[in-house]
Amino acid sequence: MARRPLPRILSNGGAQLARSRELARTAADSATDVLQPLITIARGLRRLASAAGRRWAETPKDRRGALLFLAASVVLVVALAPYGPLLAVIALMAAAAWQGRDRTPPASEGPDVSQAQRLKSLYEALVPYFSVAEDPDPLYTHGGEWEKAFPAYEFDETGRFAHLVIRYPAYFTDGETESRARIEHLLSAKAGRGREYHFAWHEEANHLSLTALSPLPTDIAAQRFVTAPGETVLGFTDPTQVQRTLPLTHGQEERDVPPVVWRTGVRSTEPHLLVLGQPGSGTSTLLRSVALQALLHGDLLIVDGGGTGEYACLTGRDGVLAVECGLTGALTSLEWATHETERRLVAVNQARQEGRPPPEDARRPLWILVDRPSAFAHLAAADGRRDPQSLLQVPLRHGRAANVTVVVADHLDALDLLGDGVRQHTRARVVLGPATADQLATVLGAPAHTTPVDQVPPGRGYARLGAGPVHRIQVPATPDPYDDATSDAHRQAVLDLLPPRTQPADGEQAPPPPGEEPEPPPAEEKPAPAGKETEKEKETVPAGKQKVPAEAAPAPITAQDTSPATVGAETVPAKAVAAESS
Ligand SMILES: Nc1ncnc2c1ncn2[C@@H]1O[C@H](COP(=O)(O)OP(=O)(O)OP(=O)(O)O)[C@@H](O)[C@H]1O
Repeated sequence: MARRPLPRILSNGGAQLARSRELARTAADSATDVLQPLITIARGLRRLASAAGRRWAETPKDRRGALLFLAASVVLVVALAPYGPLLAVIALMAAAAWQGRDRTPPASEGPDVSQAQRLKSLYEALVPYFSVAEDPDPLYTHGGEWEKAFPAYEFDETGRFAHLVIRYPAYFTDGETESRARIEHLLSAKAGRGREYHFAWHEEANHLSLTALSPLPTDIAAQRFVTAPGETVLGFTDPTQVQRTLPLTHGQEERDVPPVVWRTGVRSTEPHLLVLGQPGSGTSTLLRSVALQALLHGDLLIVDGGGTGEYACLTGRDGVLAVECGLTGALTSLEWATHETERRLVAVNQARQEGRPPPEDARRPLWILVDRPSAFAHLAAADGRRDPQSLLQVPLRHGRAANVTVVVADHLDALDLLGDGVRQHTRARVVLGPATADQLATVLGAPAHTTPVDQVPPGRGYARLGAGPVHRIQVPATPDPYDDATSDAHRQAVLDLLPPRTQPADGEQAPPPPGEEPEPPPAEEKPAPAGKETEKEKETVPAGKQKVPAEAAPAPITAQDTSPATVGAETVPAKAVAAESS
């Protein structure tokens, strides 16, 4: 049966409706213009009537008779006088028009005195930067006209700049980072410190836009973000550079916030992440946030050089292969990670050659989170042992194809202690806490277009994914739930996201820390004999490796032992390190 076309109003109804709305708006505007005198007179008559009413109400009752008599006499005289009624109507209309005139004061054009003073002083401050002696017609000159230099400006309610457009002469070297940085530094000082400003240089038009940025929200707690597998939310940013928003819950409230989303996996162009920051700037918090998101679809290995136990909440959780705080454990785990990456690569290549999809145990994402590797570098050098960073080489180089993602966090001043492998292969970068423009440019590979401020809340910084733009970022609050200083709401938010504890093979379970309910073992799971996997472990541990609880396999291991789970001269508790079985 032939389909009948939709009525035109439905097929291109949007355009028609918009046109009709536009027509109606134009007609209304024209009618308002034509009827303006009538509207004014009507408004005036209403005002006169209400004034008369007020007068009548204010007149004492004993004098109302006299007033009425006076009014009646006037009406009579007017009625009897030649042209009296006509003149009276004209006088009434004139009075009404006068009373009905629009009395709203016209919006003041131009800045007030203090705003003009601010603009003038900023102009004067820019003169040395934007003028040369040879310029015959300088845009900037002492005592010159700021109006020509600042074509647009906006002030906030406190009288500080909210937005400013600055013209500059064509010979200004706006392509040079140092020249730009000098101007940005001056402007952020003159426009008021303590706020962040965004600078947009329009080189073609020779003008610069300065915009004061509102602070990023610091109260977003850890939560399940609406993302696809392979996507990790690093933090939240300004809506200017990110089109996407994520629905977030904040207490009872829901709001949409633009996120910085990092994509990992085989198609990622930035498969590994480097986080740097001043001490206390929130790098461990970001790693915890990444860990909680990673555990949704993958397995996790944590190596903590800080050794402050900030990842204790993850120990023994489903999907967490190990949380290592000591040098020996770090070496053991990272050596295993190297072998696991190689095993996955071989499996993936073999599957490709045979025309099969890669096996499941090579596809499940494996995350290696390394916090403060520089601390281990010192220890290893002192001990004459291998730097654990060198064991990251294979996961960093081949991790993308093997679905292995490496995240490294360290202090900003330890950048030189990071190995070439880490620096070359971590194309996703985050800098947290106070940092100079030079430090930002060095780590991110591009200058930030906002001014860094001295006082920043923890978790605030900049992120850049590959060659993309530099984003201002605020990491969601993901504190250590075992830290006493953590607020109850934030602690609970993190506890809610933690996966259940894995049942150890001998059926024992560590007592849950305060604030957490003990988790009953699943009904179908029975304690397995030592050395055997539980059903759950079979599900969560990729084939080819096996979880070895400390109690089940104390495993005294020496440096001569060459199995992947064994490195180092001293005894290594095997803990939950998964060992490659091949
Ligand atoms: N995004 C955030 N929102 C709220 N508070 C945060 C955030 N990030 C960190 N904090 C708080 O700041 C403090 C320091 O955080 P964290 O331990 O993550 O810093 P760090 O950079 O790892 O420090 P260090 O390297 O010295 O261990 C903690 O009290 C933490 O709760």
